[in-house]
Amino acid sequence: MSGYFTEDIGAQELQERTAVATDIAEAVRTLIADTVLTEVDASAAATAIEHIEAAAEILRSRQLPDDSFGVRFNTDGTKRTWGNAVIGTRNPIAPPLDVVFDDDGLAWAEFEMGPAYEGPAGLVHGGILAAILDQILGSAAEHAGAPGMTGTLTIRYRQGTKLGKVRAEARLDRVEGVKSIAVGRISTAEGTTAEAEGIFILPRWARESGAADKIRKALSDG
Ligand SMILES: CCCCCCCCCCCC(=O)SCCNC(=O)CCNC(=O)[C@H](O)C(C)(C)COP(=O)(O)OP(=O)(O)OC[C@H]1O[C@@H](n2cnc3c(N)ncnc32)[C@H](O)[C@@H]1OP(=O)(O)O
Repeated sequence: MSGYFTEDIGAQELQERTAVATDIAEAVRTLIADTVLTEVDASAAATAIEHIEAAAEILRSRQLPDDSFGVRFNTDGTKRTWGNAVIGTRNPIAPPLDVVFDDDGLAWAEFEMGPAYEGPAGLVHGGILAAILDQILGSAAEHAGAPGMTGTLTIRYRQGTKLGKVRAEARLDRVEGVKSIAVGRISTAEGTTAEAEGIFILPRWARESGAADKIRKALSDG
């Protein structure tokens, strides 16, 4: 099971690491939006690039040995998926979604979709919406105790999703053997913009290694 780790990080250190990760990711997220919108000339851009490269060098001075963050289970029962492209605390590409799990099984998140996520003019890219739906449906299934990898994701885009405040929600609909079927939607102030159904399959390697129990027990903190 490569890419999965077990760690023993104390509460205070975890809090500090979370703050650092959140701050760096947010700064880079802002940088991405600024990059999309900037109209500076070549000389100003060259200066900006020098600063960006200097910042990158600082970040590279101490890094994980692998090419991915992976999934990191902590001894306190939490798990970190900070590299995740949708919920990753340390991933500036992620909006990120801070998923809330209600007692009735609804998983939901409200977040901002800025200029970095544009597809059609002023609207969120359909592939980005697919990623968000994939994640929130998968998270709902996982939180309900029926985790799996996406086998099939079906999306119906009903109307454009305007950049700005967006809500995503999902719930586990049913379990059929190793398949968990989750349903969900994206909405804005204008109502539902996309609906999805996903089939999440507990992969053979997880069925055979007992990893599924570990994943079921760990609470994700993004
Ligand atoms: C634990 C991690 C948690 C991780 C939890 C994380 C939640 C995060 C959400 C983010 C989700 C992602 O991005 S996941 C990343 C994107 N997805 C992937 O990379 C998946 C790539 N595909 C695969 O790894 C594999 O094809 C699987 C796991 C989907 C299936 O492989 P398998 O486990 O060997 O399946 P197999 O025994 O043949 O079939 C089992 C049952 O599933 C059905 N089935 C097989 N493939 C499909 C399919 N694509 N769509 C529908 N149904 C399918 C079969 O008919 C069978 O039904 P029956 O006879 O039993 O009726």
